[in-house]
Amino acid sequence: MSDVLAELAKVLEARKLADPDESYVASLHAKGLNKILEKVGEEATETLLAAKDLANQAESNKAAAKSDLVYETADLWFHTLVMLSHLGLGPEDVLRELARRFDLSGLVEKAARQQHPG
Ligand SMILES: N=c1c2ncn([C@@H]3O[C@H](COP(=O)(O)OP(=O)(O)OP(=O)(O)O)[C@@H](O)[C@H]3O)c2ncn1[C@@H]1O[C@H](COP(=O)(O)O)[C@@H](O)[C@H]1O
Repeated sequence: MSDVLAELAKVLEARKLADPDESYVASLHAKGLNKILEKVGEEATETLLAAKDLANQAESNKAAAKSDLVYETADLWFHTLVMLSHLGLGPEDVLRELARRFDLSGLVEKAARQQHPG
């Protein structure tokens, strides 16, 4: 797993026991799953707006919009990691699933899913 994701996962685990007044992550856990999901939804919306904005910029003007999209995607990844952590999962679980899909064409995988739904 990427060092950054592994390190962040450790910090997120530790923050489950932290004081909500001193830790943003602990404050999200204290507010509960619905608040965490609300943040994931907000960050997903901000990410897609940033992607559309980047696509609409002239070539000479894309640098700032690229930075914005990276920033929003980091917020989205971060909040999805908090969601996974809240539910007893971590980035290693998602990376394992992505690794399992190596060499599996997305179209072949989709056809297999349609033959065996669920
Ligand atoms: N990577 C992040 C990270 N990315 C984004 N954020 C926070 O996520 C929030 C999202 O931004 P918003 O503008 O939507 O937040 P807001 O308006 O304050 O939030 P709401 O009032 O809407 O809930 C901001 O407060 C950001 O600071 C993060 N907070 C923490 N981390 C990591 O988590 C670690 C633990 O953080 P603490 O728990 O705060 O110590 C940190 O050391 C970082 O490594």
